[in-house]
Parts: sequence; structure tokens; C-alpha cells
Amino acid sequence: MNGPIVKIEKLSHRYTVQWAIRDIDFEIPKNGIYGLLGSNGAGKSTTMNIMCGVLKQTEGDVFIKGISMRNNPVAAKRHIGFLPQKPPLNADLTVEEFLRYSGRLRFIPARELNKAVDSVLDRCAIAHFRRRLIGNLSGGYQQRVGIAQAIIHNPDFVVLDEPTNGLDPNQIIEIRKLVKEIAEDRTVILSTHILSEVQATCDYIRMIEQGRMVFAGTVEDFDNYIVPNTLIVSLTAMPSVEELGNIPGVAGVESLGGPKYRLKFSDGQDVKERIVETSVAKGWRLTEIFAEKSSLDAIFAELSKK
Ligand SMILES: Nc1ncnc2c1ncn2[C@@H]1O[C@H](COP(=O)(O)OP(=O)(O)OP(=O)(O)O)[C@@H](O)[C@H]1O
Repeated sequence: MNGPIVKIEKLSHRYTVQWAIRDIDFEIPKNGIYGLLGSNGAGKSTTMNIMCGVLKQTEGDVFIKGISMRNNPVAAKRHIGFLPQKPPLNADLTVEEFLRYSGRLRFIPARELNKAVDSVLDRCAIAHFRRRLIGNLSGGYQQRVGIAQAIIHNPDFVVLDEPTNGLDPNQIIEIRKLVKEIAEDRTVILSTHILSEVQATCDYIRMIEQGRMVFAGTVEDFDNYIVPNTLIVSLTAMPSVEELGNIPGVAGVESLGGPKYRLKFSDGQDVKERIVETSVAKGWRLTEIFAEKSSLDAIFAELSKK
């Protein structure tokens, strides 16, 4: 089919009184890794749970390959693999027992089950732990088992809710690598509240804040969208804040202690050059100058104004 892989239409959900998400519209038109970015409580898990048919929305609909999750959930779910925020692992089963159980839940015919389990054990690099109890695996390997159960039925679309949460830095690198591998022949959407996670793993960003979609585009669009408007400079001669404020284009100056200053500028075009020229002319001895990267909080604040 030629339509989008996923289409979300006017999705809203209310747990009790307050809306957790409101009027969310987005499409996943083609393969790739999509990052659903948002701060804690933004509505990522709510959106993902509805998208995967484990939570019934208050309003709106989700279509997976054109199939309505509201009207035809069993057919729609066949195309989805889901790793919820709390992986549904059974600590008392071995990896192999658990994956066989997951395969049966996913309607894999008995004669194909061995092959499906072997293939997913290889794919997730856990074949050597097949007889190990899940409860005895490290967090990183448990997460691999969680991903294995999500792809055992070979779905076209895989949803991973905070897949690297709680892992150590090495495990994070390994899980990101696995996510990229499984996305080679399918679409993956993962949620995170960490901007660098999206930048390291994803091709596209969908950003949600206070239950509303505030950005949809490529990671590159996102980086260009949020142009930094502050510079950090170090001037050994420690000029006064007033002197720095007199440089044309500098809209504000904050002393950060010692030779360091944060300079706010309105248009970034030539302000850097002007600062360098002024420093040379006045003998301020400039030792560093760089644009300050926006924090995620600053980006959220900026985006909610647009
Ligand atoms: N079962 C629930 N009952 C009541 N309110 C809930 C429930 N689950 C979530 N919420 C509320 O809905 C809002 C969105 O929560 P959600 O878990 O979707 O956010 P999130 O972006 O996934 O956050 P996190 O990264 O912290 O998991 C929050 O205000 C949260 O407190």
C-alpha cells in the first residue's frame, strides 16, 4: 500500500479530569527512525500506548497501514511490535521460554515458532543466553529480550518507549546500535526525554510538550530551527559588562565569573567577528568564543512561543 505507515488523527486522551494529550496529529510516511521527544509527563507514553492499542483513547483515531486501531484493533496490532516503558518480562522464565510464549501470543504458527525464536535470538545477539533466567540478566540484556519480543513476529512498525532508560553508558551504545540494525528493514519510533538520544539515533523528530505536538521534521530541520542566540566568551583582560554591552549587535551581557561572559545577541550574523575585532583593538585577549547550545528546556520554551 502507498499510504502512510502510521496516521494519527486528532488524538486526545484524558485519564481523569486533565487532558494528558490534546489534538495530536501526525503521520509516519516512510521508513526510518522517528524520535518522539518530550520532557517528563509530556504525553509520550500515553501517545505510544494508544498507538499500540493498549490504551483506549478518549478522542481521535490511529491508523496503522490504513487500519483503524479503534475499529479493527486485532488486525492493526499485527503490524506493530511494542516495547512498553516497563518491559513485560517474566523474570522466572528462560529467555527462550519467554520468547516462545511471546511468539504464541503473536499468533506465530507452532511449526514456525522454533525458526522465529532462533532468528530473533541471533538478531538481538542473545543466543548464548537462551537458557538463562531473565531475572539473572543485566539491564542491557533484559532490554534486548524486550526488543526481541517486540520483533518476533516480524512487524513493519516497532514502537520503543524509552528503550535506553536506566541503562549504563555502554549498554546505551549497544541498544542504540541494535535499534539502528532493526530499523534497516522496518520503521521504528522511540520515545525519549533526552535530545542527544534523538540526535544520536533518529532521522526524524516528533516533539510533544504538555500534551501537544510542537514540532515535526528531520533532526537537521530541528537543529536549524533552534538557532542559538548566546555566545560564551573568555576575555583575560576582564573588560566591564558595560564595555561589552556597547559592541553593536550585543543585546545583553552576563558575567559568569573570572574572564567568562555570556553575550546575548539579536542577529548572529557578524556579531562574532565584531567581538573578535573589538577584543583585538582593545587588547582584551580573547581565549575562547563559542555559540551556546540550547538546553532542551530552552528549546521547549522557545517552541511553545512559536
Ligand atoms: N494512569 C494515569 N492516570 C492519571 N494520569 C496519568 C496516568 N498516566 C499518565 N498520567 C498523566 O498524563 C500525563 C502524560 O503522561 P505520560 O506518561 O504520557 O508522559 P511521558 O511523556 O511518557 O512522561 P515520562 O517520560 O515521565 O514517562 C502526565 O501528566 C501524567 O501524570
